Amino acid sequence: MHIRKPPPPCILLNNVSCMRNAQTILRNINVSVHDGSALVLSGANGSGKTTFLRMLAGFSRPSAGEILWNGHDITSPGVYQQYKLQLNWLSLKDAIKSKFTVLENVQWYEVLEGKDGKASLPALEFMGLGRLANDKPRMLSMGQRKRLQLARLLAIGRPIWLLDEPSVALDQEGVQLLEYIISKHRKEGGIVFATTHTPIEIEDAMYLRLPQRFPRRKTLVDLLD
Ligand SMILES: Nc1ncnc2c1ncn2[C@@H]1O[C@H](COP(=O)(O)OP(=O)(O)OP(=O)(O)O)[C@@H](O)[C@H]1O
Repeated sequence: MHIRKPPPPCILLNNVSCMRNAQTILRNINVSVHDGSALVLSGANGSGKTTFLRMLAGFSRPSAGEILWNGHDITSPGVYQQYKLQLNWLSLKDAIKSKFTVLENVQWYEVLEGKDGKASLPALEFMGLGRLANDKPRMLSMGQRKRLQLARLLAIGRPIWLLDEPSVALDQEGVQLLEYIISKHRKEGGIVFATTHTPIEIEDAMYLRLPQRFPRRKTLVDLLD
């Protein structure tokens, strides 16, 4: 009888540690993520959530262990050239260009992707920014800027989303839209890594809470208790 092997995880972190500035920020992380999965990272300020995403993006190298994408080490140059084309990174720095209109700020990325730019307006409309498409981004509120970043995710359409605090500044409807697009992306086989301090509803997600790095000192909050 032929027994089918389960597929290897798309992304595997094998005993990964990461140092920054001569300090170990992440220690012995083991995670395996298959197509269609989500991993939600939580933890105190400074616990290493952004560092985790930076490592997945290839901006920081593991100081020990390995990160495998479909079985290949992402730090090997030939692999990284392919791997980075799978990634869509949403960070707190929104990379919105003030000289471009709202629409151009999405289209620019879509065209860089080799696409015709036609997905940008529908993506903005979906995120509730259609009527602001021809305005300059200085007209946008913080939450609207975050919606613009999410419209980029939709228009570019890469499979692995690295989302650093995607719900920050979003109103309730914005969070629902975020949850919806994450769910849709996963149904299409995409992978989502998201850091958060606030609950986001992601069905069947894996959760990883990073430990506090230093013994916690008393803060004003403790003194008020
Ligand atoms: N550019 C840097 N160089 C060296 N160390 C850094 C750098 N940026 C951050 N760190 C350190 O790395 C540690 C983890 O930071 P990181 O930004 O990953 O935490 P985080 O969990 O995302 O925090 P937050 O919840 O505040 O966003 C912190 O102790 C921080 O001081």
